[in-house]
Amino acid sequence: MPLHFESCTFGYGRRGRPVLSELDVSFASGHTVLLGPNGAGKSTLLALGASACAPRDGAVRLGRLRPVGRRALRSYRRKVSWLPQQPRFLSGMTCREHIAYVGWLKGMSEREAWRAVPRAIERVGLAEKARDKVGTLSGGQRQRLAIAQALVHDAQLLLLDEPTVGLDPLQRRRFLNLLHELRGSVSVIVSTHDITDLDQVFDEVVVVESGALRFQGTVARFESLAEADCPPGRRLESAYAGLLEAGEL
Ligand SMILES: Nc1ncnc2c1ncn2[C@@H]1O[C@H](COP(=O)(O)OP(=O)(O)OP(=O)(O)O)[C@@H](O)[C@H]1O
Repeated sequence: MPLHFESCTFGYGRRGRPVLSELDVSFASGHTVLLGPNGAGKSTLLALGASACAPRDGAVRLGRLRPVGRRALRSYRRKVSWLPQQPRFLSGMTCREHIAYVGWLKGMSEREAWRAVPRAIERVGLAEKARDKVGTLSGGQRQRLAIAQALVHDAQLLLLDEPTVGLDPLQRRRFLNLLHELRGSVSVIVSTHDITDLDQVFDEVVVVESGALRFQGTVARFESLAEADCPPGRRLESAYAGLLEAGEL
């Protein structure tokens, strides 16, 4: 389901300087990777997309649905799942309780939520920790729990903010496989600084810088920005550096 930001202006606090100014960007259905330097506005964009905050001006739309008004907000949030950069947990709950709880918060019945737990937990390879307390998990295991929560209620759009931070190489690979598996059934927008093997998982690249759109296009078009003599394994990195360095001139 496409996510549209229409002339969105947003700043933190009432008088805070705008982080995004009249930003227009549409994320098509499919898998999109969101790139940009530190402080570019990626997390802010995802938080707006998740309806965790509202633009000062302009509109956010998921398909035709705007998250404005109680009913619309509720149905919007059922369709969108957001994994923030620093997810919070109730550490006294077990993993399975936590996932069921999040499903329930998202509007599932208690029964539905409990039924959805095994599949969500299995998908992130955390089954053996299902009955362990969240407080006993390692950082990477917590990250996987957060991804399981984002998957529990069968959202149509997942907004994942730096989901691979803290994952070991095997779990990172698993995560990319999971994204691959989700192709065709759910749209995904992933904000990341980790640009190796993007081409295997994503359809489109969006780059923001200082709250403005810097690039939008297919992974192949992004890769074509790389220096001509760049070795194949470094092309994405070269394209990214070239794009941002060009803006510094
Ligand atoms: N809660 C907040 N209060 C005030 N300013 C904030 C807040 N969160 C972010 N900002 C500011 O908004 C701007 C964009 O931040 P944001 O976190 O969206 O960037 P980002 O692209 O996700 O960065 P990073 O890659 O470092 O995570 C930055 O200038 C940041 O200082």
